[in-house]
Order: sequence, then structure tokens, then C-alpha cells
Amino acid sequence: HLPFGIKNIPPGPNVFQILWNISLFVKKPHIALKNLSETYGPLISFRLGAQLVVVASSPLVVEEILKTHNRISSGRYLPSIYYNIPESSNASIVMSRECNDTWKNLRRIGQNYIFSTKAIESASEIRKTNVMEMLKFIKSKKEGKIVNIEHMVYATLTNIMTTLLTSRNLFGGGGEGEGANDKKVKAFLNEVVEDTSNLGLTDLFPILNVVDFWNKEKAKAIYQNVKFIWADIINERSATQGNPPTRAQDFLDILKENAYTDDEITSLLTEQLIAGTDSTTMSAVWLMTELIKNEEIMCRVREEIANQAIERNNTINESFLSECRYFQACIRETLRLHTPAPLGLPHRAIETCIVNNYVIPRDSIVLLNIWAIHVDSNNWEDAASFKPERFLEYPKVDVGGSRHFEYIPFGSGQRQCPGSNIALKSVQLVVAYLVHYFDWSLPDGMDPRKLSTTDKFSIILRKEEPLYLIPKLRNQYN
Ligand code: HEM
Repeated sequence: HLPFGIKNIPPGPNVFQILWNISLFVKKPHIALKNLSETYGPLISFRLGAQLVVVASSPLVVEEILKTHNRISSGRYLPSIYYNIPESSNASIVMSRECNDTWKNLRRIGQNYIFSTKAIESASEIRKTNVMEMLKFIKSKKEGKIVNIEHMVYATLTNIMTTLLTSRNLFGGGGEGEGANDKKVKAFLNEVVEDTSNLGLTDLFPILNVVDFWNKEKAKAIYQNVKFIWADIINERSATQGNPPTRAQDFLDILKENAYTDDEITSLLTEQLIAGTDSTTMSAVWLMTELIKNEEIMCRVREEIANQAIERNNTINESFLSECRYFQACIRETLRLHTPAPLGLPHRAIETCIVNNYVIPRDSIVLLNIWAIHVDSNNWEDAASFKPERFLEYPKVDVGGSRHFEYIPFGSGQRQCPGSNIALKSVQLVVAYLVHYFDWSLPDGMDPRKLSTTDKFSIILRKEEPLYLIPKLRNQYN
């Protein structure tokens, strides 16, 4: 018995319509879901086996979900494999099923040691050291040679993130992360993302839970691999715990002090590393892609950075980069057009609620098609073009996402990304160094205007073809 004017679950495709489009659904769900929202409206629903999935694709509906129903939409949906990985859902920020006391405590610790303005300021030396390593690596080993930009930026950002978390580098210094151990760690982390982000059979048909040996085996393997990544660092810290500190306290110290177990710490470090590096790396890769493609924009960015750097012995400094308005607009435009997390992370309705006059039942998966909102011509003029100027004209549309739901690269509401400011600082520093000190050309004399911007979905929106570029130290720095 629904109140007057309230309809049952949101409209959407039936199972045959989904199967008809299955290839697009699997390969590019953000596009498949956008297409469906054009047929069924800004709030759609469909069933995957036993599971109801609801998808919002307009600023108004997302605002209703994340703002009006902030508490109800604050649950996280976890694929069943998570429950088989020790401690992964008990001690987690990203994958906490609810905003419970553990989640609050961990977000508070994260705020103090990673996310706050103060923590970000005190980590500026860590960022600088690692970006200088990257610069040295290019100068000494890569001039005139092909560089895989994603690999190099990923290695740099991984070391920034792990130093922030544990005061230690994970990768062997400044390169493309191609050392034997680096490759192994990278493969393990990729596996964690791939294996835990897809719905398994037991998610679709919970009755299979009792015979789901395969899921349990996979979870065990994931757990062994992530243990391998952190074992040395955690063991070393346990051995020195209680000794007088010779460095500033870090995230790992504080987890130990708060009596988190080694399993919990392993899981927390892994999720922070994944959350902090993948999306940030891809933002830098997409920004470099757009700058290489658009020569005029590149020139304007270089000029803006150089004008500031000239007054400081031609060195780049984080504090002036945040004042380079056009460069900042380029970063914001990249996060719009190449939204790193196109469907955000899956929310879960913790209670039944009404959105846009439809019922969303408790425990539905709630997805936000951030990408669809960012490329919708109802929200953005000339939405498919890379036009940084739009963020000079609308400076109020910022990454916070609490007032302008047409721009929410970091989500909004209780589960909003706490790492947005670190991400912005890291992307701006890495890209500023790359464009200030080097000219970049494409292999085989390829025309930069023809550089592909086709994307590939895997929770994070990747560039389908790797970005290979050849660096040449710019004349004035020779
Ligand atoms: C450009 C880079 C980044 C983008 C686009 C991004 C985007 C997002 C999005 C869309 C969410 C989901 C919000 C929701 O559930 O509605 C999220 C969650 C999260 N992000 Fe980020 N993120 C980025 C970088 C970072 C960094 C650098 C860190 C850590 C240092 C980080 C840590 C987290 C955490 C811990 C969560 C989970 C929050 C929670 O569930 O309470 N992110 N991020």
C-alpha cells in the first residue's frame, strides 16, 4: 500500500534487454547505464539474479539520494568475496558496510594522519622528494626513449602513498615500477581490484553460498598476496615498537597504537593504497593526454607555471601551483570529462526510502552514474569537449559536491572521498614537473591530435591504449 503518487521500484530493463546488451554492460557499464537512463529516466532499476540494482543519473536525483537521504544511502554494498577475506570488512573505511563506530574511528585517524589540510601540508616534502626522483629517472634513463606514463606515475604515486602510510617506499625508487618485486606487488594489487569489484555467482544467487568453495579459495589467495606486500613493513614496525621515535608518527604507528591486529592493518593499508593511487594515476594520465592533444592548452599551462617559477629560481613549488588558475581548471576539466571513478563505489540502502517518487527497497545496490552526469549536455555546454575555460567561468563548481551535483568526481555525502585534496595536490605536482621540464612527443612521429581518448572500464576509467611518450629536456634546463 503505497502513499498517493508513489510508484513501486524505479522502471528499467528486463533480463532479456540486459542480455541483449550484455557485451556493452560488461565492457562499458557506465555507457550502457547512461543509454538506459535515456530510455527509462534518471532513476532506473533492474535485477541481477536476486539483487536489485538502482542507478541514478541526474544531479537532482543524486542530490535526493546523497543529501536528503544521506544516512540511508550511506551503506556500502560489498561483493560476497569480501566476507571471506580476513578482517577486510571489519576494519575498513572504503568497504565498511555501514558508517558504524569502527568506520568513524578509522576516518578520524585517517583525517589526522592523511587527509586533513595539516597532514597534507606536512607531507609536502614526501611528495616533492618522490617527484624529484621521477625527474631524475627521466633525465638519467629515459631522454629520447619511450616512457609508459601510467607506469611511471603509478610508481611515483605508490611511493608517495606508502611513505605517507608507513614511512617506507614500496617500489624501488622513481622508475616505472619494473623491478621484479615491483611487478609482483603491482600484479597482486591489480588482482585485488579485479577480483573484488565484480559480482560473483553468490551475489546474484545467495543460495549458492553454501557450496561456494571457489569464492573462498580466491579470497584465501588474495589474502596471502596482500600479506606478502606488507609483511616486511609490519614485522619491522612490530620489532621496533616502543623504541624512541626517530621520525614523525605515521598511519601505521597509530593503527598499532590503537591495537589493530596485523590482519586488520594489512587490509587497511591495502585499501588506502588502492584508493589513493589508481584514480590519481589515471587523472594524471588523462590530463597529460589532453595537454599533448591540445597544443594551445599545453602552451598556456606551461606559460602560467613558468611565470610563477621564474620568480623562484625556476623551481616548482606546491604553494604557487594552487594559484595557477588555468592549470587548476585543466585538472577539474579532466576530472569531469575523464571521471576516474565513473560509477563511484556501490552504495547500499540501509533502509527502504522514496526517491523521485519511487520506492528503493532496503539492501538495494545504489549506483551513481557520475560519468553520465559529467558528460550530459543538459548539465554542461559542449559536454564532450575538453574546455578548461568552463571552470574559470564557473569557479564555484568545485570538487566538494555538496552544492553542485552536476560535478561530483569525489562523490558527496557521508561516504564522500576524504582523499580529494591529496589527489589534487599529487596530480598537479606530477604533471607540473612533467610539462615544465620536458617536451613530449609521440612514438613513430604520430600526430598528437590523433591521440586516442578511448577509455576502458574497471571501477577506474583507464585509457584503453597506454600513453607512450618520448621526453626531451626543454632547452633552458639543459
Ligand atoms: C582523483 C583521485 C580520486 C578520485 C576521483 C576519487 C573518487 C572517489 C569516489 C567517487 C569515492 C566514493 C564515494 C562514495 O562512496 O560515494 C571515493 C571514496 C574513497 N576515497 Fe577517493 N578518490 C580519489 C583519490 C583518493 C585518494 C588520494 C585517497 C586517499 C589518500 C582516497 C581515499 C578514499 C577513501 C578512503 C574512500 C572511501 C570513503 C568511505 O567509504 O567512507 N581517494 N573516492
